[in-house]
Amino acid sequence: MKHIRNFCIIAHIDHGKSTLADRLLDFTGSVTDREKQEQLLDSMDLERERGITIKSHAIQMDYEYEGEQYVLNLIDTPGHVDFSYEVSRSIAACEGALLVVDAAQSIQAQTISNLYLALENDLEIIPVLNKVDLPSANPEVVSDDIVDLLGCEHSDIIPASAKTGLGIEEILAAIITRVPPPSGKVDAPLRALIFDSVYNPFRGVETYFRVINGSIKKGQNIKFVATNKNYFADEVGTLRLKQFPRQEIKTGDVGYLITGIKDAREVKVGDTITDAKNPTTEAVAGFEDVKPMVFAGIYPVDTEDYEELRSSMEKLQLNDASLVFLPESSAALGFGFRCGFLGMLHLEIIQERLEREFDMTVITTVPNVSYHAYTNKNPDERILVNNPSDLPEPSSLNRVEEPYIKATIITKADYVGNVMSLCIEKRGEITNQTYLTTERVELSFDMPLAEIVFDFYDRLKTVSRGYASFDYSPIGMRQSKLVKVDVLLNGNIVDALSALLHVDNAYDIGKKMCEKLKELIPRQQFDIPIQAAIGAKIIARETVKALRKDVTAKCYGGDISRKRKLLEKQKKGKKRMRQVGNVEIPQEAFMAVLKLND
Ligand SMILES: Nc1nc2c(ncn2[C@@H]2O[C@H](COP(=O)(O)OP(=O)(O)OP(=O)(O)O)[C@@H](O)[C@H]2O)c(=O)[nH]1
Repeated sequence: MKHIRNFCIIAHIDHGKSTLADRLLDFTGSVTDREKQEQLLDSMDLERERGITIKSHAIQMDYEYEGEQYVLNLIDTPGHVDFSYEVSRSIAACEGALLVVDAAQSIQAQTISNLYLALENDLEIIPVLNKVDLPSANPEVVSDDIVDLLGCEHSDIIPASAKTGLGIEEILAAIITRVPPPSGKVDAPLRALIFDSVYNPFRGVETYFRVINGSIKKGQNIKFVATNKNYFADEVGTLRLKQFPRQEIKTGDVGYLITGIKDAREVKVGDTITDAKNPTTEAVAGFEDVKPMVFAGIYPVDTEDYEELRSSMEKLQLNDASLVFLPESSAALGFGFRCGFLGMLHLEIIQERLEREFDMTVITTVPNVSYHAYTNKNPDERILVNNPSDLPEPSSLNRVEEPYIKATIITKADYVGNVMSLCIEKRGEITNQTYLTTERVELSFDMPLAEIVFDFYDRLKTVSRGYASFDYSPIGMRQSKLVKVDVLLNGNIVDALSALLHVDNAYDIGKKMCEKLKELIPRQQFDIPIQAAIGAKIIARETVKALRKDVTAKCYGGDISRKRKLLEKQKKGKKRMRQVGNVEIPQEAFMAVLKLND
């Protein structure tokens, strides 16, 4: 144990976490040339393309320091707020953290929120000033910012460049000398924290764990505490670039476990592994069932593909336990699923994976957050509203609650006014304003989550000219005034376009939705009225004008078989259109409410 160090890297997006990890692996000889690839740790294609570490992994390095051999376990943390619970569990598996700060960008919102998580877990923090090679780097000023934030000495900060390799040796030395070795009871019953899991289609779910007390052996009968299920440890081992099976993983160390579990939902991040016969009395603190934050309907473009979509979703769920779904039906879209996601990025990822891995073309409806509704009849009985159609009739509605978040925004002093107006427009209440330096300000707001789901990120970027970073964490439910806004096309309600909105926004958004739909819906041979309504009350109207006759005339004529061929050809291009009544609606229309300001 004396020679083990468990650490993670925390940083704001793009400050160089993955590049630094690669450099550490290089320097310790943990990768051969053949295995060298950019951003080794990001193994999913999607991750690589987006440049975001979505799933956390762990990797072990050997390193000799002052004549002694050390084992360094680097636990990777996801870089996006949608996955913040996973970040917190990865951090809980470590004793130390490299806090990477970009020498040109300085401290950003995610730097701070991750730092708080690390401090809550009593991690030793090693500040690293990265990208000092950049001409735009401002090492003195950024070092002052770090000293102010951490209350450390200037000499504690390691100047580095993950690009040139500067400072890498110092970082490794700091990990060994400054991060404490793990402490744990070797003789106590097994107690290990699950900080991640990865689905492997051939071997089942691989569970990544950190042993806190005792040890885990190949062939051992083990139990997962939260799910209360027993398993047989088919294989345990350490994680290098490949897996190395071992007989035993001991106190303080990190490893993987294979039990033949085929469903990702059985392995819960944050759960405790213990011995089945001699269980620990204490589970690792901090276990939470992750709850989806954003809901949307997913429908097949072709109604016949419903069963195929179901089986694709089931397969996706096997390797992404945070995806939840229930069947639902819509008059406009037919049969589909109401799905729960961790956030908007997660939604996009699922949609993309359905298309790439399962070759499905899907329509996604306007996302909403999860509300709590109470009726006059049963004012104490909570009704979960994950779908606009679940909202009880206004006359029977007692009250509605919506999820709130604490938003942290760091921006330049010049943009404070703009950022504040935006947040207030988004129903935010300012709770704190701190000048980190004379130039940089940290603002905190309590805000409804629903306001973030729509165009918040983009607006924030615009009003701050890109000089604002943003992070959030949930703070519970608060009472709200919610209405259901319906959209009528040609006089018919299109249920898949309904949205749950705060009453103060309803008129404005209803109007913008009509305007946007007018742009998106192709002209047809007749006028198409587009209306927004709250109950029976029309709050906005636009019209898609009919095409002139002579233009359409050309589309017709010719014999039937030729026409059918033409239709087949067009089908591909038309795939994302939906016929509702006699109106054709393109896929973008169903998401239009998200892009009202484009
Ligand atoms: N000049 C310079 N560029 C660097 C350095 N470190 C990283 N970069 C570049 O900065 C960009 C972001 O680096 P990443 O390592 O992907 O950042 P990250 O923090 O892992 O980003 P996420 O995975 O998105 O959170 C990449 O284009 C890197 O090549 C450095 O020390 N100097």
